Amino acid sequence: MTIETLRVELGERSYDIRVGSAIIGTIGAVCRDAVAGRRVAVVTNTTVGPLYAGGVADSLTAAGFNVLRIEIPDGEEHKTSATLNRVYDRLVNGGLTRDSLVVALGGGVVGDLAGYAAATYLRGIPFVQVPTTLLAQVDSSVGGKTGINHPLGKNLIGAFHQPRAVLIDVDTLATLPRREYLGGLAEVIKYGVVLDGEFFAFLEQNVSALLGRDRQTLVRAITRCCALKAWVVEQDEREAGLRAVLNYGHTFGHAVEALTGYTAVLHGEAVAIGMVRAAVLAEARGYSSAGDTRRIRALVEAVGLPTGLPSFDADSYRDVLLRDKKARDRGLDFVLNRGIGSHEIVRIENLSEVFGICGVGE
Ligand SMILES: NC(=O)c1ccc[n+]([C@@H]2O[C@H](COP(=O)([O-])OP(=O)(O)OC[C@H]3O[C@@H](n4cnc5c(N)ncnc54)[C@H](O)[C@@H]3O)[C@@H](O)[C@H]2O)c1
Ligand SMILES: O=C(O)C(=O)C[C@@H](O)[C@H](O)[C@H](O)COP(=O)(O)O
Ligand SMILES: [Zn+2]
Repeated sequence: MTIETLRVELGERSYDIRVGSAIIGTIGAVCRDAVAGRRVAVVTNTTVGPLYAGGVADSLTAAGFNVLRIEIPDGEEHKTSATLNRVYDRLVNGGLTRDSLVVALGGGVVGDLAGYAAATYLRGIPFVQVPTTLLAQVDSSVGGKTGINHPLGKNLIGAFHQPRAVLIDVDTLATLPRREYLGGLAEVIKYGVVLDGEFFAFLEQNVSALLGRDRQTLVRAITRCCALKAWVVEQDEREAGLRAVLNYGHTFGHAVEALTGYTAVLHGEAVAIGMVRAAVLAEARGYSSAGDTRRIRALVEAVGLPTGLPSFDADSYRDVLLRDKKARDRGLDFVLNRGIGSHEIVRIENLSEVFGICGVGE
C-alpha cells in the first residue's frame, strides 16, 4: 500500500504528515530527522503503551535515541493539570534538554496533553505525533492545538505548538474499540459538512467500507481530512477567523462533555450531537435546507453516532456555553453549515433563540 505524504506549510514550523499501513516502525527515522538530541520521551497511556510503545521504543533505540517511557492514566478525565505535572516531573528527572523530543503515542488526550507538556517544558521543546485513534489521525494530531481541560470547561488551558512530524499508521485502528472508532467518524463527517461536499457524498457512499475499517478507504478518508485541516491551519494557524470552522458541532459538543463530566459522552459523540444541533440552527437561520439537515442527521445515524441532546436545564447550558472560546463580550460565535460543503460563522447574542430552536431545556 502506498504511503501518502502531505506537507503543512507554516514557514519554519512546516512539517510532513505520513499516512499509510505498517509504517509505525519508521518512527526512529522520522524522529532522527526531527531533532539533533539523543533523548526522547514517549508519552502514552496505560492502554496504548502495552500495545505499541514497545515497537516504537525499539525503532527509536535503533535510531540512536535514549528512550524514556511515560504512561499516563487512560481517559478524558485525566486530561488535567495533575497529570500534566506528573509528566513534567518525569521530563525533569529524565534530564530532557531543549534538543530532546517528546513523542505523543495515543489518542487525542495523549496528543493534547503531551503536546502541551512539550509546548511549555523549558518554554518549548519539539514533539512528534503518532496518533492511534481515528479521531487523532484525522484531527487532533494536526494543527498544533495542545492543552488540557479545566474543571469549569473543556481545553481552557493550552497553547499552539506545532509538531515536527505526524506519523499515521492505519493498522493501529485494528485494536481501537468500536465506540472510539465511531467517535472519530464524527470529526470525519465534520470536514465534509463544512468544507467539502464531494467528500461528504463519498462518506455517504462508503458507510459500510468505513464501518468495516477497510484500509484503502481509511487511508483515502484520513488523507482527505488531513489535507483539509492543513489547508485551514495554513491560512489561520491561531484561529483568528477561518480556523473556527473546525469547531463545527463543538459549541454544543463541548458543553455536553463538560455537563456530563467528561466521562459519559465521548468527544466525538458530543461533536455528533452538536453537529445535528448546528444543522438545525443553520436551517432555521436560512443557511441550509431541510434536505441538508436530513442528510447530515442521516449520515450521523448511519454510522451509529448519537444525535440527542442530553437534558440539562437552560441555565446549565448557558453557563458552559458562555465559557466557550468563541464567546465574546456580546454573544457567541456559532459555526453553521451553508448547505453541505460550506460554512458561515455567525455571532448570536440571544442564546434563548438558539435554545428554542435547538430544544435546550425541554
Ligand atoms: N488538538 C486538537 O486539535 C483536537 C482535535 C480533536 C479532538 N481533540 C481532543 O482529543 C480528545 C479525544 O481524543 P480521542 O477520541 O482520540 O480519545 P482518547 O485519547 O481518550 O482515546 C480514546 C480511547 O482509545 C484508546 N486507544 C487509543 N488508541 C488505541 C488503539 N490503537 N487501540 C486500542 N485502544 C486505543 C485510548 O486509550 C482511549 O481509551 C479530546 O480531549 C478532544 O478534546 C483535540
Ligand atoms: O483544530 C482545531 O482548530 C479544532 O477546533 C479541532 C477540534 O476538533 C478540536 O476538538 C479542538 O480541540 C477544539 O478546540 P477548542 O479550541 O475549541 O478547544
Ligand atoms: Zn474535536
